[in-house]
Amino acid sequence: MTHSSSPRIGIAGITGRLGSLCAQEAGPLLAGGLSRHADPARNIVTDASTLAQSCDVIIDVSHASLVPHHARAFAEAGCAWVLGTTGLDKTAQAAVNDASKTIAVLQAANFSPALTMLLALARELGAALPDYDAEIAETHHRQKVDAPSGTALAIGRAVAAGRNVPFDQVARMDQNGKRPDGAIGFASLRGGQVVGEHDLHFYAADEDITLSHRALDRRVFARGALKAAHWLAHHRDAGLYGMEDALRKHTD
Ligand SMILES: NC(=O)C1=CN([C@@H]2O[C@H](COP(=O)(O)OP(=O)(O)OC[C@H]3O[C@@H](n4cnc5c(N)ncnc54)[C@H](OP(=O)(O)O)[C@@H]3O)[C@@H](O)[C@H]2O)C=CC1
Ligand SMILES: O=C(O)C1=N[C@H](C(=O)O)C[C@H](O)C1
Repeated sequence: MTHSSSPRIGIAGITGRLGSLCAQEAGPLLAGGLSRHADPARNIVTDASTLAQSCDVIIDVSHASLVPHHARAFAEAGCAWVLGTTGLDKTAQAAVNDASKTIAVLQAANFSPALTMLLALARELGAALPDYDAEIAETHHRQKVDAPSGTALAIGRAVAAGRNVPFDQVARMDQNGKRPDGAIGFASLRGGQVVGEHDLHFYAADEDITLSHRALDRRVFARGALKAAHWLAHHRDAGLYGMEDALRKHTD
């Protein structure tokens, strides 16, 4: 458990599109960063344990392949972990869950406040419209490596939770073949510099409804990540938290 009003913040993936914005938002609280290329002048190191030892909390917006290693390094150092990286496989997610038994971990596929609210609405509509076909469409910039986006998957999980059904049994990533009753479908587009668009559709024979979110500026994620880091670094016990926790309680 950490107690600090001025936490020392590290950024894993500090050279990336989001990591560089997080570093700007952190300002004087930035303690250093993690990259495959060291830069001593900016306190950028290549070793996760070294960074963790000099930080109270690390914002991780790097690459899914690094997650199991980060989980061990941050847990050993007792450093809180804000994890925004998406595209995790089951092994990586298990490593996150394990680390959260030792340190405070806030995992969020999307740090936007409005998108976090959309997840609650998705759950509510999923429960209220159990017979409607749920389809999730997402569009991102051409550099994105994972599909569907982590946010699309989180929206799908929220709908499944509202319906009280196991997500893995109802999720349909493939566009081929008929959609079975109760399916939650996914579709992805990639192109240009689209920051992040998500639409959740519920279709019936005689009506449909859509929840839409557009991220217009990547800074919305960076600001959210900093909010999460402050919330987590202040006084959180070991455990696995979500963005909704940081937003609900950010005034306490
Ligand atoms: N939770 C949220 O709100 C958001 C989450 N994201 C997620 O954050 C992650 C990063 O996104 P983004 O900043 O756009 O990505 P970038 O590719 O721009 O940045 C990722 C950084 O990770 C480092 N890296 C380490 N290992 C690898 C590897 N094997 N392959 C590629 N990069 C590697 C690279 O730095 P170096 O070369 O210096 O090692 C790179 O700059 C993604 O998973 C994305 O989905 C993105 C936006 C919002
Ligand atoms: O890679 C991105 O850019 C984004 N990734 C996150 C995701 O996979 O959901 C969040 C946001 O949509 C931008």
